[in-house]
Amino acid sequence: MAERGRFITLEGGEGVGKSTNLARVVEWLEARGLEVVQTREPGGTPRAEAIRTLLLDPAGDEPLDDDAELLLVFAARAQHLARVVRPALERGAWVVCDRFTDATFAYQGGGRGIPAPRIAELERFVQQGLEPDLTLLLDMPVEAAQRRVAARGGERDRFERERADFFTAVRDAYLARAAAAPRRIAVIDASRDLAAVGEQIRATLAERVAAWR
Ligand SMILES: Nc1ncnc2c1ncn2[C@@H]1O[C@H](COP(=O)(O)OP(=O)(O)OP(=O)(O)O)[C@@H](O)[C@H]1O
Ligand SMILES: Cc1cn([C@H]2C[C@H](O)[C@@H](COP(=O)(O)O)O2)c(=O)[nH]c1=O
Repeated sequence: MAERGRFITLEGGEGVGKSTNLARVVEWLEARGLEVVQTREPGGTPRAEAIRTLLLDPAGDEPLDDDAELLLVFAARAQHLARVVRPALERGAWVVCDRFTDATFAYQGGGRGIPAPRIAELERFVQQGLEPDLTLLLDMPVEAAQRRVAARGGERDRFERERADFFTAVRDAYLARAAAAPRRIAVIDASRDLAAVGEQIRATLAERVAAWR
């Protein structure tokens, strides 16, 4: 039987550079001969992507209830885990995912104010003990990240339209999780230029991957 693959996630607020750096993480792993599955949450399968559309769509005059939002996030996650993440890990592939459950604790927990024990209950039910082997938390001040989002352009989704204090609460929740799980969550200073951020990510990967072998 193949050795189980590793599960790496990228986390952080809006515009911190997750998508930009995810591609580099994938390249780094593939250059070492690993099979890598690149995916994202919410999403990663057609049905989970349909839930993503529902979550991100700013249109409509019916506000989305916070508990409904939380359950949709976990419904998409259950589908993604069953169809993509678990099968990949079981065949020995490495999974690199743009956001996972730390985002739920940060956005629905920190941002919306849903109590962490309620989120943890769903986490246990849906994940059955599965958690990332390594999480790269890209961290930078909210105002600077917002400037990057503005410079990137395009229409803002339902989350990107939130106010600055929402994103401050999201950032604080992410940092609290990193402080509570320093062996799993590596904080990357995302405020620096791309080369410096890339270098810190590469060094972190090299150190962690060596420790797993
Ligand atoms: N270190 C950096 N320095 C300057 N600009 C950057 C840096 N990293 C990313 N960017 C730019 O900032 C913008 C946001 O980056 P990116 O889309 O990768 O962030 P993200 O975290 O995936 O955002 P979102 O959460 O909104 O999807 C992009 O235009 C990207 O080119
Ligand atoms: C996994 C997850 C995501 N979200 C939010 C966070 C973002 O605003 C969007 C996803 O879009 P992006 O392109 O990755 O920025 O969804 C959330 O609120 N809760 C979650 O668990």
